[in-house]
Amino acid sequence: MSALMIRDLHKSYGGLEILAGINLEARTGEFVALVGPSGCGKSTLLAMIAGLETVTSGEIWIGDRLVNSVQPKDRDIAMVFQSYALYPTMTVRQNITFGMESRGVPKAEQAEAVKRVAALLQIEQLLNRKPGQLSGGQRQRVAMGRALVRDPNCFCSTSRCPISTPSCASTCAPKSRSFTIASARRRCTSLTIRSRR
Ligand SMILES: Nc1ncnc2c1ncn2[C@@H]1O[C@H](COP(=O)(O)OP(=O)(O)OP(=O)(O)O)[C@@H](O)[C@H]1O
Repeated sequence: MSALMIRDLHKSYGGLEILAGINLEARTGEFVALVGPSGCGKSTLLAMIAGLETVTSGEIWIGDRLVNSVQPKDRDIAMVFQSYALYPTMTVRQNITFGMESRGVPKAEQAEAVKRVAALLQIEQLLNRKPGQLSGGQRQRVAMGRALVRDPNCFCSTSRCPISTPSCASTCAPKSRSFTIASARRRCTSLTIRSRR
């Protein structure tokens, strides 16, 4: 079974069709990069997968569940926005643990999760800094860390992937919008959405 399956997905804003019949399948552990010109609908597609944008027609399946009408909070999807949306007064560590803290996750478990994502994203040395003391790419990695500690079903990022490996780099354009399905990456596929303008 695919972790994510999209069937004949359409999206229109008013009379303007943005996405016309997207089909996509991704298995657990698979990394998919969406590549296309500015304004062609990459972020819109991710927002529909996350449930932040309505579907005009077509189907989105996560595992064996049709999620078209499922609330975003019930989809188990983590999303990283282009603006990163970090809390400026909190340290990197506090930004990453904020969600776990709110859910009452034990401190030892929080520390273990921070250690895991900080190592993955190579931000161990930045944990006590605040977002204003980071470069753009470092902020992006912190935003990804905050999403990854949730260990979500599906991870969507509307920004360039900063953790790409040499094998990913062969298929992902350097400035592609990308998303990974689960946190373990095994193979890469790229899907190009052509501009309809
Ligand atoms: N709420 C909205 N109402 C009307 N049009 C919208 C809305 N949101 C996005 N659009 C339009 O939909 C199209 C797709 O936008 P989207 O943000 O998905 O593009 P993108 O491929 O992610 O672009 P970029 O690479 O520049 O971030 C654009 O032409 C945009 O202007």
